[in-house]
Amino acid sequence: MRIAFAADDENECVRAVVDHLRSEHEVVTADAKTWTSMSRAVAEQVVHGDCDFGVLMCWTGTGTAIAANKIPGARAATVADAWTATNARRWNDANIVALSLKRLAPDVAVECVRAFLAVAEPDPDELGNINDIEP
Ligand SMILES: O=C(CO)[C@H](O)[C@H](O)COP(=O)(O)O
Repeated sequence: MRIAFAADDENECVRAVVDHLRSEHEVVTADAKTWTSMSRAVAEQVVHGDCDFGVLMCWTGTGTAIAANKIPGARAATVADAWTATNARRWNDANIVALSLKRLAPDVAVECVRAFLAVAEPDPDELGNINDIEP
């Protein structure tokens, strides 16, 4: 798949995620200077259909998700474990996964990304009425 990626810092966790993504996907890295602008760039690539999914990393994983979710059509979920990542896709139709680059062990961050991207389609019976809520 084609994955939009951005991180606002560099460390072992970020490198592990990038290495994993590059081993299995085409990675489009957002060229942006701040965590807000990179979040917008990744969200727009996903919403416009240039990329299948987005992966965002910031210190906490929350600011970048909040910023991405300001772009209509972006559904960014902050996750810290594979179960939540899987179900963010399955139950919430998330199209961007956001991770803390400070608090996740590199192998856990990779597990989260792998789990998120492994769910091809959300479960229609589990989506509830999430898409009924308009901004
Ligand atoms: O976690 C974050 C946002 O939720 C940022 O990564 C953290 O706040 C650092 O940002 P900056 O480098 O702009 O100070």
